Amino acid sequence: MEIVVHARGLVKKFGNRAVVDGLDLFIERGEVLAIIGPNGAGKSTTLDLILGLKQADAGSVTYWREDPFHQIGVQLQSTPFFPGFNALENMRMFAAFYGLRLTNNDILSILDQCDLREVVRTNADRLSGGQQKRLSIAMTIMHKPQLLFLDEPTSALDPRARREVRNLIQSLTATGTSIIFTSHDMEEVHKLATRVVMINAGRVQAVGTPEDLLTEYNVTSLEELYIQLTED
Ligand SMILES: Nc1ncnc2c1ncn2[C@@H]1O[C@H](COP(=O)(O)OP(=O)(O)OP(=O)(O)O)[C@@H](O)[C@H]1O
Repeated sequence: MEIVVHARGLVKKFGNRAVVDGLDLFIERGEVLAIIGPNGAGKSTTLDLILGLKQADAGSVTYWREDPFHQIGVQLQSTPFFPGFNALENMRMFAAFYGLRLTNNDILSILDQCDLREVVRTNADRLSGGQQKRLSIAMTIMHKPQLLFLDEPTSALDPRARREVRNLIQSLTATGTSIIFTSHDMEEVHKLATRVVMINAGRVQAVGTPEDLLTEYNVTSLEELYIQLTED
């Protein structure tokens, strides 16, 4: 299997405190890797280090190719829409930023894939929470990335919207996209992830497929595992 990203010995300190503390992590092509762990464990900082948005104090990150960034899509927690513009216009502006030559039909088919066809003319800031998440994912897949980073893609969504985003993620993996996502919803992690990395206090505390983790820790759910591993 081809390794798409390999982070080795990452360290990030804020003042004297290492919030990422010698962390190793990799993702293979086609995997859906879930990063889980308590609030403040260092998950977002780890993603930032991997993406080069923050500079590591130690360690290295290698990608499957030398210039990976045209092949990467990133959805961070806040959604950067242009207020006052509809979904289609937002997509067009993002396409221009990426330097992509997409026709209206290309963009409409991506919006279709994200189940947003009905709301293409609706102002982005009037879309429901689930539609906004799907629009932000639509923006990250416009350039057909091989690797996607999704930071809590289903947080604060109702069950139906959550399921829609989950279906979208599953349809992307069916096309071979590798996905790294963070989530606090253990049931969802179990449904989506092919492999799970549990981070606690800036270190990897457990790693494996959901089934392997349940067996290894003798638990019946990832939630139980999470509670067990985060007990004082
Ligand atoms: N710029 C910064 N300066 C100082 N401390 C920071 C900075 N950014 C993050 N931290 C601290 O680093 C720790 C890890 O934060 P991080 O956002 O990576 O956690 P997380 O695991 O993503 O949490 P959550 O689940 O709440 O999103 C936290 O204690 C946070 O307060």
